[in-house]
Amino acid sequence: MTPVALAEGLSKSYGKHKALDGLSLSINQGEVFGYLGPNGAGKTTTIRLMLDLIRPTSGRVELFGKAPREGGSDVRRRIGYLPGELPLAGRGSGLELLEFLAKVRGGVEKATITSLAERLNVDLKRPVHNLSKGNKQKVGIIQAFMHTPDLLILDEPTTGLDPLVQQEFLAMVREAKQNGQTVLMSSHILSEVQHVGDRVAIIRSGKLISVSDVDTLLQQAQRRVEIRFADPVDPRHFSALPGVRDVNVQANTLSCTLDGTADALVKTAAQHTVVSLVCEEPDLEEIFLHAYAQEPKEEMHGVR
Ligand SMILES: Nc1ncnc2c1ncn2[C@@H]1O[C@H](COP(=O)(O)OP(=O)(O)OP(=O)(O)O)[C@@H](O)[C@H]1O
Repeated sequence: MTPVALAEGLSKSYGKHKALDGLSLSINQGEVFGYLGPNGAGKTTTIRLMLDLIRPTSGRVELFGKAPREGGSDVRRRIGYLPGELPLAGRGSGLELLEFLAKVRGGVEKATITSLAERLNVDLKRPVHNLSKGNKQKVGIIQAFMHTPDLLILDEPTTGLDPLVQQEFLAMVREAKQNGQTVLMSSHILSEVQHVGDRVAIIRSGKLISVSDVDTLLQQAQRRVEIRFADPVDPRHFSALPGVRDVNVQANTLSCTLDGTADALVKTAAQHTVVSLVCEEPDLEEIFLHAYAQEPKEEMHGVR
């Protein structure tokens, strides 16, 4: 199947500085693709190149199987774009702005706009230049989603949103996915991508470090396990198991670190009477902080 978005050997230099260096990736229809990296890694540069807002130094981009120039306004209408910095300066109200943009995109029901505004809790009667940063961001999210685009490109979408609104936004991303829409979402907040993303790419200093399946990453992750038995157990039976480390037995409770699947551990535990079992959910944050731990300190700024 033709990827919805494709980059091949994509590079962008500003003078001697390589903002993006030979990026190749493809995003498939219906997936939520998280694009992660610390500040200055090249996320916005990638997005602007994909949208043909800036030109590459080398390499190429395709959206829906076409070079941006070939696609023209047909392709632009199939995209919902939330820029990292949204310039909302006009005297008009949020609703006026959104109705104008709706016309440009071929028409959107007013009820769709107002229902998105209710979900995100933003007053569209107020002039946009008076809105707080968070409320401007909400208007930006509405304009990206309102025409049900085939591809949503969202640059740091949760910036400035309070936690409740962030949850609502993530629900909107999940619904878009269920609807068959494709989402490319940049972030330096790992946990939000973990909850909605299918795959995640990590970029650092303009270079792609990895592209991974979120589920696979989580399966490979380490997690702490605590099992309480009805009777004492021999720690040696557990420390020899594959993927099991740091076994500690206190009274009838065994705790350990588990790498990978829990199968061998669960089967061995099941030979005893298990009173309770707690297995901590790993998160991507831990995995990535582990990966970043190998890097010089300044590379870690902005990763949380
Ligand atoms: N117009 C420009 N002129 C010169 N350098 C630029 C320009 N735009 C971006 N850069 C540089 O390119 C690098 C990548 O920037 P980019 O904005 O793509 O990073 P980012 O990953 O989006 O970071 P952030 O999370 O801070 O938005 C940075 O070092 C930045 O300073």
